[in-house]
Amino acid sequence: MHHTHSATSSWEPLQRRLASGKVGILLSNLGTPDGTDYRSVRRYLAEFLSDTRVIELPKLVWQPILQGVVLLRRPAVKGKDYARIWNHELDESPLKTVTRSQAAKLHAWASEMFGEDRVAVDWGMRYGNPSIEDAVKRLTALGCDRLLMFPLYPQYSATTTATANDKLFDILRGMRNQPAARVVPSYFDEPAYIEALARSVRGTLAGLDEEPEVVVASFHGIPQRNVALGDPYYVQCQRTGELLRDALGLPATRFRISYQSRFGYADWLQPYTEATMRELARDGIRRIAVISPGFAADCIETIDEIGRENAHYFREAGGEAFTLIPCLNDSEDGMAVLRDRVLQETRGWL
Ligand SMILES: C=CC1=C(C)c2cc3[nH]c(cc4nc(cc5[nH]c(cc1n2)c(C)c5CCC(=O)O)C(CCC(=O)O)=C4C)c(C)c3C=C
Ligand SMILES: [Fe+2]
Ligand SMILES: [Fe+2]
Repeated sequence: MHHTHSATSSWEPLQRRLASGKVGILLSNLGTPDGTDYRSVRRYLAEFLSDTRVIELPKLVWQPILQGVVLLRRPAVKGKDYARIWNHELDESPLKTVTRSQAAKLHAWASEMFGEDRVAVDWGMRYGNPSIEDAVKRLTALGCDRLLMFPLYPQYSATTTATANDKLFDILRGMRNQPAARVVPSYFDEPAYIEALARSVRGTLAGLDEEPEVVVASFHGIPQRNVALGDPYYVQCQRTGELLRDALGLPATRFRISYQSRFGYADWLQPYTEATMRELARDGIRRIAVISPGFAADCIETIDEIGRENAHYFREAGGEAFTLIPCLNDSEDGMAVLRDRVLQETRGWL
């Protein structure tokens, strides 16, 4: 039999690949170093802090500072902190372990719910590994022609949510046959999220001998300037805090909102968590519990910065009992929040 060596006939196998309608769900979090050694942490910080969505200074001003003082000292200091929280069993940072498990559990549920052939789930980090790009490649290779990008940040910030979405669309820019794409919006006031947080607080407090006098909700800070320029992050954090306080039925005197992880010398969102710890203790508060509603997964900022550093500030100023409330992570309540978002945002697709 003779082959017709025309271009169109060799296209046939390609042309037969019609739209599948298979949906790929892509969970994305911030990212974390591959190891606790100087070079690994340096590589991670260099990528993260070179992102102009994160540090909004002209390159010519910021890069010399970053390549100089910041990347000279910080990788060693932070490497020690990462070593304290490291998952030695899997030799990786907890943020990876939790995100992988969230993806696996979501996959099990989605396959059951919609059918194995209709949906795939993967995960990718904005900085470092595994990358968003590899996740997109795997999902499209599986036949997904629709992508649901799910940045795991309950409160929107350009420094986190927008840069994750930028990365996705940069990757799509390089593809001839792009999947259709949707992005999960921030979910700072979603009832399922607020209820999950409230249950998590109640659950932790139920296991304590004495109830804390004050519950503190600590969010990751951003520069005040970003808010002045239009970032909705602050109002979304404040709203989450108020809704959580209402859900817990706590009076204003027993609930505080604060902002952690200040980086650099500019004014960041206030009150600072560190100052709040000292102030509460000085005011005679002896027992507190701290929750970090802005983190979908425990990481260096919650386990080490809140659970160790800020616990120390509280005790140093006279506090006695400090309770760290874990993030929602891959808990049943945490997964209920993710499932609720996926159900809502895949409407018309699944
Ligand atoms: C949850 C929301 C987050 C916002 C908003 C955010 C803004 C922001 N962060 C930095 C600088 C650093 N953040 C670091 C770690 C880190 N940050 C978030 C989340 C938000 N950041 C997470 C989940 C993590 C943990 C990563 C992990 O590996 O566990 C770090 C690295 C650690 C360190 O060196 O302190 C830096 C640096 C800025 C500048 C910023 C807004 C402008
Ligand atoms: Fe951060
Ligand atoms: Fe920090």
